[in-house]
Amino acid sequence: MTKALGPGKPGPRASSCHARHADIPPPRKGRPGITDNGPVTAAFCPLHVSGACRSCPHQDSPVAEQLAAKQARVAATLTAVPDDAWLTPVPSAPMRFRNKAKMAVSGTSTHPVLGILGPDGVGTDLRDCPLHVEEIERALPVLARTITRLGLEPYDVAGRRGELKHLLVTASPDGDLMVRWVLRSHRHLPALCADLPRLRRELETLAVMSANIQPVHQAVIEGKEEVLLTQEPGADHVLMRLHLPDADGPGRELPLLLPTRSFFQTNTAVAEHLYATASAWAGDVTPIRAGEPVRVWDLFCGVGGFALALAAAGRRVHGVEISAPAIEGARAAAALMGLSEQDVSFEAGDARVLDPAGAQALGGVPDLLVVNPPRRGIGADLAGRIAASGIRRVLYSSCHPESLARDLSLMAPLRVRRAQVFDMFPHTDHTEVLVDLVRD
Ligand SMILES: C[S@@+](CC[C@H](N)C(=O)[O-])C[C@H]1O[C@@H](n2cnc3c(N)ncnc32)[C@H](O)[C@@H]1O
Repeated sequence: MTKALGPGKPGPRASSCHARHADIPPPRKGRPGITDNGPVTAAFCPLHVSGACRSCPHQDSPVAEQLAAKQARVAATLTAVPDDAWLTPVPSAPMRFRNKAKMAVSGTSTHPVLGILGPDGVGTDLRDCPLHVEEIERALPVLARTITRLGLEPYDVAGRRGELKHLLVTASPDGDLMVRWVLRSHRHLPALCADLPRLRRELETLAVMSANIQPVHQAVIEGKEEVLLTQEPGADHVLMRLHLPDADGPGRELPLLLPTRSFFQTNTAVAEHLYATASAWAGDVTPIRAGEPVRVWDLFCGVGGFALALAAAGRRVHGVEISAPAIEGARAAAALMGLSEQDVSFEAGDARVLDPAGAQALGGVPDLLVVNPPRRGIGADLAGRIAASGIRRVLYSSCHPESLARDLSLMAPLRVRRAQVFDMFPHTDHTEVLVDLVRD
């Protein structure tokens, strides 16, 4: 449920928000890539060194060593991948790669703490976390001052008092910001609305602001209700303008649209490599019926990263995703790219119940299936149907090698031809893996 609320007057960014989508301006120069901000050879974060934050357990090791260890761990987990199928891992910049900050808010409205909560309920302030892109680092102190100005009392978990639970801030590659206030109730919405013009003067690239209402006392960060505070046309999503690299050419643009409450890969530069690699690997897929376009399904498609990269390269793609806002974003991005419903279609629904062999309305078994599920994987039922469907190629992108290993064991007719680690989450044990499966 997304409602609009606010003073009803378009703010100063109204026309520019709208214009960005009609004609896309050239990309910002100097945006960070996967090898930018240099090799890091020792821990660089004072909170890691002091032990106050344990989010980056491997920060003491040089990034090349971390990645080699990660590759070895993933290879040991994925026994279905032959040794010679592994390609060189794709590294990440060691710092300034995170496009999203998920800050638990604690302390008081006069002295808010933006960061993580310890088991004792005491917060550690991470507003200077060097993993965040610079736009986020610049925005967090401004948002902390807004908390004080408006008297937004942080939620006290133990006492079950207070209003402000989390601040969720996303920065686009062009520096546009999406700010979401996770609140216990509607109480402070009028004050946030009234303050919006001032906040926009202080945060000039603020494109989207919303309140997420999370009334229940639960560990779940977000609630079901989202109230949009920026109301002008186009101010309900940010343009995530990706640039897909190409080994032989200048690369190409992939303009994705991110509404509130939608998943987006947190490491923009590594996501660009992931989508570009999937698109390149799909290059040798041939259609079952000669002369027809290659037909692709992208399951768990989010806002359409894989689907739109493949559709832009001439494949006919159908994306399925459970989040209706994400599907709206994917459809709008397709229109922005000039792709028709025939080129790429999207459906809000449960991908786990689909049967690639039974979808006659979509032209029967697709030539290529892309799956990128949440951590728990695609599950035994969908894996079994894929195995039985006769589908000849599958690209499986996973953020959890353990569930990928289990799913691969259930799709035995499909053999791993190649696999690659993408260091989406440096300094941690987490990783993204893309595997290319073929039916012998
Ligand atoms: C790891 S994200 C991948 C999104 C997208 N492929 C991308 O690259 O941004 C997994 C996605 O699966 C969606 N999802 C979760 N359960 C689902 C289900 N049962 N059916 C369809 N989509 C689901 C989530 O909303 C999320 O967008």
